[in-house]
Amino acid sequence: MLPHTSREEARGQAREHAGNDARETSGTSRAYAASLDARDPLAGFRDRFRLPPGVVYLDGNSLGALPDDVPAVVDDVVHRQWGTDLIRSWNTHDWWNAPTRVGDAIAPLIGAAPGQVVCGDSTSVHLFNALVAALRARSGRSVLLADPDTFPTDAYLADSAARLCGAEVRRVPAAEAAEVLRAEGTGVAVAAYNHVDYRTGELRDVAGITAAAHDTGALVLWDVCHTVGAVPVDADALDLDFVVGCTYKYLSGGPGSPAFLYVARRLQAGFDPALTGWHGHADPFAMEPAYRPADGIARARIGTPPLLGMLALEAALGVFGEAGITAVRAKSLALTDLFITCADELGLAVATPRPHARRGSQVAVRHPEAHAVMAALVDRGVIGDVRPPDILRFGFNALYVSFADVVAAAEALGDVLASGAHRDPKYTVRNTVT
Ligand SMILES: Cc1ncc(COP(=O)(O)O)c(C=O)c1O
Ligand SMILES: Nc1c(O)cccc1C(=O)C[C@H](N)C(=O)O
Repeated sequence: MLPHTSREEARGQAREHAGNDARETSGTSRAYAASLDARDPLAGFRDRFRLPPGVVYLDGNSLGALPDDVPAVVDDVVHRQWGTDLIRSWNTHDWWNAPTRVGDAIAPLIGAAPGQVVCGDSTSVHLFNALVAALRARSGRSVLLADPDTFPTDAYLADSAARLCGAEVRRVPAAEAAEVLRAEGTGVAVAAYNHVDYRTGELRDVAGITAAAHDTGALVLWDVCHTVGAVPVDADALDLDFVVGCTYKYLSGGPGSPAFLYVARRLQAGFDPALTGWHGHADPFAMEPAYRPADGIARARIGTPPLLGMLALEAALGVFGEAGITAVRAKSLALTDLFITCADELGLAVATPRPHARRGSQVAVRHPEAHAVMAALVDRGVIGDVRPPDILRFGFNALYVSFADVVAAAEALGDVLASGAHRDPKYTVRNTVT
């Protein structure tokens, strides 16, 4: 099919090709989407989020939509807990234990038993801390195996952690990591990979890479920013060592909401991170002159946590716990299947792998004028984003994206491309940061 055919033209071609009326069987009609929505067991969760009318929101993989439970909690935290109860809230509202309490609320979403997840700080900070802890835990080894396609902050921090610890970063694509780990023998200290490629949406083989690393005695660190809340992460079952993730994407914790770190229980006693802040001390209010680590996951705490964000996140998590990750994953795959079918009909180059086992919860489409196309789409109320050099990203949060949204987004994309609306000069000048 030609690259920029309109959606109706593309459908016509598909019908001719199939030799029948494919409108229903092609499964991309509005009626078909409505029938899927009518049968969707998660459909009721959409009302638990506040989305502006007329918007199809496909950027929840960057900033999740606002859960309905959050504003009242934030109001209470600001006016009562902070405004009235003041410093007493560290005790009366148990602010002090929020990092481990919220960590335990995140734990089931990554397949972790309680006592192994701490919340607070950013993904970047936890990544750095855990990478240094991993390199120190394998100090006889000198290689930090890293993902060449990783999100930039992971790459920058891997370089810095390696420099600090006298290690060398070796960048090996995820598809080759298991083989390289086996070939390297005992050289690798830690393998640090993203669960999903943030550009293409490719899902990595966590079990295979982790097993290969463990066979040689290396540790693993998985960045699950693009999967937590959308794809199951089996931290305990797969024997993962460290897991970091953010909470402002699929978990809808809010802009800048704190990240989390999982440290497997068996590694906690030896956890020796770069940043040994006073909240991770065994007895913080003894104000001792020297650092003495707390027991358990509390030693992964650093400094004063961002409580407004953390308590907003805590309120947001309820809805994810109720829905259950298995149902979320099933719907997410159905949504991305449908969008891929639509993109195929439009003749677009889909960069996201098609097998379910290799796909996260986003669909990436390549287009040479990606930025302008997305700007025109956003003006039509369909919000996704772009990543260089040519990727249009569409993220699907199963709790608030409907099948009707998928078809509406594809129709808008088809209209933009067929009309050439993206060539309007107002779209060709790049003036946004995200
Ligand atoms: C895979 C990945 N890691 C890390 C980050 C960001 O980390 P931070 O929240 O510290 O900016 C992102 C997104 O911003 C990401 O997609
Ligand atoms: N973390 C972000 C930010 O601080 C500003 C704007 C966007 C983001 C994102 O989350 C980007 C996202 N991680 C990505 O995959 O590109």
